[in-house]
Order: sequence, then structure tokens, then C-alpha cells
Amino acid sequence: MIYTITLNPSIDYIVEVDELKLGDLNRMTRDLKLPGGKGINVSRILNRLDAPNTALGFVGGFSGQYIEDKLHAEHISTDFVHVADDTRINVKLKHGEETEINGQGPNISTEEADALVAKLSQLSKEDVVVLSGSVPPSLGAHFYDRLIEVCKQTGAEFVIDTTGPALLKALADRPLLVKPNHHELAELFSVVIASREDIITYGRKLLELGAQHVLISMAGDGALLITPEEVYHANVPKGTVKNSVGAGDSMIAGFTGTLVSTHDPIEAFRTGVASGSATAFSDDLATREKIEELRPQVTIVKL
Ligand SMILES: Nc1ncnc2c1ncn2[C@@H]1O[C@H](COP(=O)(O)OP(=O)(O)OP(=O)(O)O)[C@@H](O)[C@H]1O
Ligand SMILES: O=P(O)(O)OC[C@@]1(O)O[C@H](CO)[C@@H](O)[C@@H]1O
Repeated sequence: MIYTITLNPSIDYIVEVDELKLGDLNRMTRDLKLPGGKGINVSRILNRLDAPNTALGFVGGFSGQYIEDKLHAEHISTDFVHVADDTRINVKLKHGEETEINGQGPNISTEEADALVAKLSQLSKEDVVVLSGSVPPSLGAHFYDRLIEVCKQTGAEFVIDTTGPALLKALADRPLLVKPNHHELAELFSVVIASREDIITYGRKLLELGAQHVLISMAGDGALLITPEEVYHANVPKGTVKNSVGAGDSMIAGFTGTLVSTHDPIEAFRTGVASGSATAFSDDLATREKIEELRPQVTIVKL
């Protein structure tokens, strides 16, 4: 079974304005509320791909209840820790470009944090845990370390989607998958990445440091899969970008769900890219139909 962990879920409030006038009254032309947070997005796509999964993490208040209700309406299994503070609301402002304003997240008490750790310690080596997204400040910078330690004790595999020192530190514990985009990869090693060769060089370093599979996403410019044996490039299907929020999460879901069911990294890569693009071409996250439609358009080449 796959378990996603979202330490900092959100209602994503997607707001469209024709023109953004700072310091003035702007009126929305369209708005949309979605259950969000990276692990929750992974759960929603896994569910659409019929990959059994449970969403874990912290939810609180009216906003947390909204998220739980929306997930249950999609028949997604959840086992959240309920916290006293309200779950955050993240604003995604569309005005030609996409501007995001994400909240810090609620206060999480020591008892609430321990309750999540207790749930995680019930898993086994048959399970895969997807750790995604920001950590509410009250949990401290090292909370992922604690969760990874529990995964190690239970034997569960883990996927981690975070950035910076937390990602570098996690590599030694052999994550099943890491998926930085090419900008995050450059920041991780404090380098300027100027070519595909540079991306491969630094992507290979993630393998050397311990990752089992490395995906490097490059938005509309395709993606790379780096395994100990080979490097593969995938094109992205053509389409009109509607909302790229959650494209990376969809890619992780498509890859992880397919890898767990087929053990075939190439097919996992194909589904990952199709899922990411299908979300980029949709208002909400991708539907199963859209992912299936795009899958045949993904061409994978061994470099
Ligand atoms: N403009 C686009 N056209 C087609 N596919 C896209 C586009 N943007 C994203 N995708 C798809 O989504 C995948 C992940 O996108 P991206 O590289 O932007 O990841 P990310 O930075 O983690 O995304 P985000 O943080 O926006 O969720 C890409 O590999 C691709 O399959
Ligand atoms: O603030 P974080 O946890 O880094 O990112 C949260 C978030 O921007 O990521 C998802 C898209 O990937 C959204 O659903 C959500 O609002």
C-alpha cells in the first residue's frame, strides 16, 4: 500500500483576474477551491490511477474538514491527525502568469506530531511512503529526518519531494525516488546548469548519494529518468497549459503508482510524464482519461 504524508495541506484557492493592479481593487473573473498540498495531490492522482493509497498528515479546523470531505467524496482513504489550528489556504493567482502565495501552516503540538509518528510506525516493508511538501515551522527543520528514521525501522520504502538540505540529507537513506526540477537541482548543488549534460552530471550525483531512481522534470521541455544503468529522456505531449499547480506531484504519483504495480521504471516514467502534462493541461488535477489520452504521445529515448 502507498501512504502519502502531507505535513502542510492547503485549500488551494485559485483566483483569476484579467489584469492585476497592485494597490487597487481587483475583481475575480473566475475562482476555484481545491484540496491541496503536495502529498494530497499525489493521493488524488494515485486514486484516479486505481493505485490503493491512504493520505496521512495534519488537518485542522473548517479548512481541514473541507479537505477531508473533498477527499472522501473522491473515495480516497485518509487517516489524518486532527490538529487544533486551521489548515492553511494558499492563493494561486492567475493573471497571464501564475503567482502563488502559500501560507506558513498551522501550529502543530508535540502530541499531534507524535500521533503522526505513531501511525507511521505501524507500516511494514510492503509499504511505500511518499513524503511531500513544506514542513509547518512549528515542527522544526528536521521532522522529515524523524519520519525517515521510522520508515527505516519499519522497512517501508520512501519517496521524498522536498528541496535543499532536507533532500540532500534524505539521500543517504536510499529513497525510492527523488524528483527535483532542473532549477531545484542547480540550487541543491549551488551550481549553474547550462546544458542537458550538466543536468545528467548532477542528476547522477543524486544516485551516487543514495537515490534509487532520479527524475528531473523540466516543465514543458521534457524530463529525464536517471537509473544506475541508463539515462532516458522523455518529450512532453503538446497541449495548452491551464494550471501547472500540482504537475510535479502528478508526475510523482504516476511514476510511483506504476513502479509499485509493474516494477518497470520506463513504464513508470511514461505514466509520470503523461500525468504531469495531463495536470498542466487541466484546471484541476488530471483525470484518468486525460492521462490515458496523453500516454501514447510520450516518447522515451535512451541517451
Ligand atoms: N508547459 C508544460 N507542458 C507540458 N507538460 C508540462 C508543462 N509543465 C509541466 N508539465 C508536466 O509536468 C511535469 C512536472 O512539471 P515541472 O517540471 O514544472 O515540475 P515541478 O516544478 O515540480 O511542478 P510544480 O511545482 O508546478 O508542480 C513535467 O515533466 C511535464 O510532464
Ligand atoms: O508550500 P508547499 O508545501 O511547498 O507547497 C504547497 C503547494 O503549493 O504545493 C501543491 C502543488 O505542488 C499545492 O497544492 C500547494 O498549494
